[in-house]
Amino acid sequence: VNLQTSVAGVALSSYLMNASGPKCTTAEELNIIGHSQAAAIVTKSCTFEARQGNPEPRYRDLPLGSIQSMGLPNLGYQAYLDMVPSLKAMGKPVVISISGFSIAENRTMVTAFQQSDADLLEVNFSCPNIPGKPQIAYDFEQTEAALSQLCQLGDKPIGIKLAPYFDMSHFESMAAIIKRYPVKFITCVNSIGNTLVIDPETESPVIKPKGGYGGLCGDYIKPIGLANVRAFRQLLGDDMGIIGVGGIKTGSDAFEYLLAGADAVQIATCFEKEGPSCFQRIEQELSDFMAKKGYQQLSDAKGKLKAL
Ligand SMILES: C=Cc1c(C(=O)O)[nH]c(=O)[nH]c1=O
Repeated sequence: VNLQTSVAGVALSSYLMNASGPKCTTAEELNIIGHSQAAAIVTKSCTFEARQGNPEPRYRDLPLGSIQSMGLPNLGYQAYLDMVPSLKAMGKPVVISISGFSIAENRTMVTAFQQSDADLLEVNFSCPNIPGKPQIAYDFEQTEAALSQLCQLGDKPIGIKLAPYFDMSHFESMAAIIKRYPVKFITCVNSIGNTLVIDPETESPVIKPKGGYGGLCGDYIKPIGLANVRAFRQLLGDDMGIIGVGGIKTGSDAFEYLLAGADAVQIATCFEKEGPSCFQRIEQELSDFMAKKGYQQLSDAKGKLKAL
């Protein structure tokens, strides 16, 4: 089955890539992604200065995924700017994730990457793990203010990484704002922020930052990711690039996101746990799954979730 696709006019050799977050902070980690079957190289969200991130333990594997409050550890945006040429040399699109602490910081970083050879800029509006910093995506006025400053800084497509929404009125409010700006793609969803996992033996949380509150990832959040992709596809129409993420670990998971309307998908927790072989495995499973149903290409099934 032909799994070629595109997001915001950038051609992708297949439907799957890594998600910003796991195993994409250092040049070595990004090289591994570049040499894997992943269709693009997506970087860890970068900040103006390098960061150590939150105190440990800040990550915990769970039976159906993980909880983490990494606190945006990264090398600082200049380091990723410097890496772009070597990442591009691996022959696949480079997606830079940007997560500044203010509109001014995001403006500076977006402007810098607009002058680089990066292909897509994914501005993260949804980091849930910085103590005292609310997620921009949950503040519609902040979102509007940010988009008014970040979308006209160059001709590289700008996308936003969204937090999960849980109310139809929020899907509608967010879609109305997005439609007012030249946002070329959205990535749905980030982890579910501020969840709490307790260990009844130690009678304490399983991670240290923020009293144990962290982002929930993996199987737990697939139904939320699917709902967000479907809602925004219906509200934003076919021209918006939509990247689905959340709980994908098999070909049929990826197919579910296709039915919901995703143009491409990102793999986070499964990549964290399984390593780079997950991309080839899931891609093969998706191809086999679609072939069995008689589909030849992604557009045969994209957005075609049937009514019951
Ligand atoms: C960019 C910071 C993020 C982090 C983090 O670095 O803690 N974790 C998430 O689940 N989502 C994020 O967006």
